[in-house]
Amino acid sequence: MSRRVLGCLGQCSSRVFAIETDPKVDPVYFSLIKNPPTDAEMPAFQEIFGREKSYSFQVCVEDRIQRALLHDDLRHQLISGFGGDVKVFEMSSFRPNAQNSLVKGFFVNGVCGTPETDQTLSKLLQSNRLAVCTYVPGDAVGRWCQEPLRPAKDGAAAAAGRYGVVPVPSPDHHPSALDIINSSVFYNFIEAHNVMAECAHVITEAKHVLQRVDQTLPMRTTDRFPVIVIEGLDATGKTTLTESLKQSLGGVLLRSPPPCLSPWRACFDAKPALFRRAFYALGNYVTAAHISAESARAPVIVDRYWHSTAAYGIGTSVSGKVGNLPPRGSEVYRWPGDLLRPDLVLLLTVSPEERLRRIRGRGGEKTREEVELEANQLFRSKVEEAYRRMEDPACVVVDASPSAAEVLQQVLLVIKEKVHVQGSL
Ligand SMILES: Nc1ncnc2c1ncn2[C@@H]1O[C@H](COP(=O)(O)OP(=O)(O)OP(=O)(O)O)[C@@H](O)[C@H]1O
Ligand SMILES: Nc1ccn([C@H]2C[C@H](O)[C@@H](COP(=O)(O)O)O2)c(=O)n1
Repeated sequence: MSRRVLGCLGQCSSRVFAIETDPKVDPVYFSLIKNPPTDAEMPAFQEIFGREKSYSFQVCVEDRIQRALLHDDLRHQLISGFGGDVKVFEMSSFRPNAQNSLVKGFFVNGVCGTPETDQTLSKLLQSNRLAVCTYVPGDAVGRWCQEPLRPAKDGAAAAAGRYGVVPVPSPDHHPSALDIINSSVFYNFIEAHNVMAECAHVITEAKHVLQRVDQTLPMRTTDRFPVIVIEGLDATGKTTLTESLKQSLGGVLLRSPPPCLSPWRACFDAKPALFRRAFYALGNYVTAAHISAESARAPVIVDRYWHSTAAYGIGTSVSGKVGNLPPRGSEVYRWPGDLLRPDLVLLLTVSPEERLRRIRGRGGEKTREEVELEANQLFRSKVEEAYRRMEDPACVVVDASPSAAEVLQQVLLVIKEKVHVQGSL
């Protein structure tokens, strides 16, 4: 029997549940499920669905720009509307192992049914752009069911069906990894440009970004001096090293995103991932045009480039543990075919303790993601592991814990060994 899948309850939870629906009612999400739940699996149901009332909410509009904005808005409405005692989890439905089948949403647990929560629910139910379901005990002991809700008279909710909920084995690929390509990471210019163009009617800053991008491109390709990219988590010593390398190699120092996009960076840092990632992706293409021009006359050192955009994008979108990342060799770690490829990419690594010591020593402003990185060792591990899995070019890992002078010497040796452009350095 085919069933719609509701999965991935909670940021770190690997529990996957299937909703037993009639394929004719909902032809979108299917999974083949053979085994009924065992007695041992029942407590998980009780723990998840059995605390007061539970609801799931998903934005169901076709347009991806509206969907991303509404999803963000929904999160705020749920957190403020249901109050502090209620838990709001990230949730998603998906087709196991099917790329781009993921529909993100929220699972809200522990709703007590006060006038305030009833009012929030009633308001959300009025929106024809949301799919709202509740979870109720089934006929047999320990059984749970999903009821899709629709608005009824006086703001009340009415069930529009009832489907059994059963636990199913976790799919081979973590569902959050199904939503990376063209949502969290862009693999060509056109895809990122399209997102920026599509959102320009709601985010006016996008028009300015597009103007800058279109002014800078296309890039020139010439015989060129080597291009060396320095990557790593924040405070691993990239700025310190790139400035020294510039001196030592008599090179030009560039960064991505480039300074010409700086006026709009804070705006996009505060936007949902779709827009944030498109911004950084386009920044790489503008930097590529600058690399192309500058490398005609001197070696170019680049402080962050595409590997940063991809590693942060993947590390943010994949929930839970490092093991949930797509495996080594996955297409998500591939270099975009239309982006200027550097000759060498170095990944600076330091221990978490040393990194924190450096951050504290430095002070200054941090992006939302950097604050999250600092707070969340798990997230940091995922970003670093994603860097390590990048391919063609892969990152050459450098231990950046020694003194700045020692790191520079070590890196100069790696460059001598790896960059085979005779007489250019
Ligand atoms: N090898 C080193 N040993 C000790 N301290 C270092 C070393 N390299 C850099 N630092 C210090 O660590 C702090 C962070 O370094 P830096 O700004 O170069 O890192 P970064 O990777 O560019 O950070 P971000 O990505 O956040 O801009 C600075 O205060 C810097 O002086
Ligand atoms: N090419 C780039 C550069 C940066 N980012 C994102 C990833 C982090 O959120 C943040 C870190 O940048 P920093 O503060 O060190 O300048 O910017 C990216 O996605 N792509």
